Amino acid sequence: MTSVEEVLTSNLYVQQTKKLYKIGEILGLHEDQLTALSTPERVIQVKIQIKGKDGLIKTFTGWRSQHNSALGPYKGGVRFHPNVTQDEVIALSMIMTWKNSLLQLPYGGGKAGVRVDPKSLSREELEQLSRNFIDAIYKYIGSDIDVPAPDVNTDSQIMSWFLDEYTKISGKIDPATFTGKPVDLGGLSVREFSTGLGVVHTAKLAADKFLGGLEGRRVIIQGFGNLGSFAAKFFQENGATVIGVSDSKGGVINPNGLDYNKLEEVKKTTGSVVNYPEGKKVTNDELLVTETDILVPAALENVIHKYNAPKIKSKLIVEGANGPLTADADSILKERGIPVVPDILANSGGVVGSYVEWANNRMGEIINEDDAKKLILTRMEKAFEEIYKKYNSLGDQDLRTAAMVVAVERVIRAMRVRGLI
Ligand SMILES: NC(=O)C1=CN([C@@H]2O[C@H](COP(=O)(O)OP(=O)(O)OC[C@H]3O[C@@H](n4cnc5c(N)ncnc54)[C@H](OP(=O)(O)O)[C@@H]3O)[C@@H](O)[C@H]2O)C=CC1
Ligand SMILES: O=C(O)CCC(=O)C(=O)O
Repeated sequence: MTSVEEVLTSNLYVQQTKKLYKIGEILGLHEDQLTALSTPERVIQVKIQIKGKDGLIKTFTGWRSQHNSALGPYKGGVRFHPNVTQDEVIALSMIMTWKNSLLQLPYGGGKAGVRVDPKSLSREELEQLSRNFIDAIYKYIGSDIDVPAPDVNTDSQIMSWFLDEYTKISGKIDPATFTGKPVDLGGLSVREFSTGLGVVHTAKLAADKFLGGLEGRRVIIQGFGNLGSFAAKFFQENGATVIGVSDSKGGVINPNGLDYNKLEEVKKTTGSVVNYPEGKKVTNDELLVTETDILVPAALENVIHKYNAPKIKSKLIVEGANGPLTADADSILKERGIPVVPDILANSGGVVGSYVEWANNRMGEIINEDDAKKLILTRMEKAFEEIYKKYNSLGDQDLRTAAMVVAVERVIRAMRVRGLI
């Protein structure tokens, strides 16, 4: 196998299990306990069919993985992507278990994926696909069972179709079954940008500890979707200089800085940030190894691995995406003294925003947008402090290890009192 093939086929579930086993060693967990922690409670595979605009039936496969419910109902997003696999969805649901535990949310971990290229569908086809996915999984979800939300290639419009379909089939009016909804359906406008806001907030907390502050720092962001674009906005507003961005078509670098509003305009009008007029066009591989102060992978998993980790020229990495670093990359970056703010903290602004929306729906809409924003940032600051304390007390370990120790211990305590571990 060539190095490129090895990276392309590296499996997120294997990577996440390796990271969990490392925590097992530190906590002195038995093999049986690690199996109990890594095995999903239920994985639902469904066949989704839609009638295409050409009159032909198109068939897709989707999964919802319900990883662990020791701390509460399963919670996590729904991804539409042509490369989604069952293993990937299980791994992403396991990440959600640790993330929700770390942030002390009353949730377990879940995630869904549908293997589809949504860009190849018309709006009508996308609506059919979204509704038919809910038809297939509705028995297994609910505001106190499993609460889906947006992830890659899904947004508030798709949550609206989900909710409408769920209401029709179940006969229940329960908007807290989904989060990331539009404001008109009980959503919070904060949720749309809360993941990006949280990434920049944790980057600031980490930059204060490791770089002497965020202001004036150079930032590179891979991915310019929900997370990447809002992260670019908030970095700029916090006095950092975004010098590189990318999307699936490639990237652009300008050491003098890229303007957020102009990036948005270019993305909207041309379909890709690669067409930003002032700057050097780069591939995604080149972007990741360009010299900068802060690197934010905010697209897909396994992009920093044993082959490019030795070449990274960033002083701090903030994981916007879920699982962007392999276990090998973790070891290499730790050896090189480059701190990595782990996904389960860095991108948790999304799920904390979802939690506020869910709680608001259940309590009768009593939280306003300002309070919601404060709650998200305060909750993340608390988790950051807890991780930093653990990081200092563990000795020679990285921030991910500290975060996972805190998160896994909390899940173990809940499983233990239930007699599950
Ligand atoms: N949305 C949320 O609330 C949360 C998201 N996350 C995680 O953040 C990451 C991004 O999610 P989100 O922003 O929502 O997703 P989006 O679908 O909104 O955006 C994804 C971005 O990644 C780009 N991309 C896709 N493939 C590649 C590639 N091979 N190389 C470079 N860029 C690529 C896309 O490019 P293009 O624009 O060309 O399609 C797009 O800009 C995921 O890992 C997700 O799980 C984590 C927590 C919450
Ligand atoms: O908002 C949510 O419920 C989950 C978002 C998500 O999928 C994630 O944090 O990876």
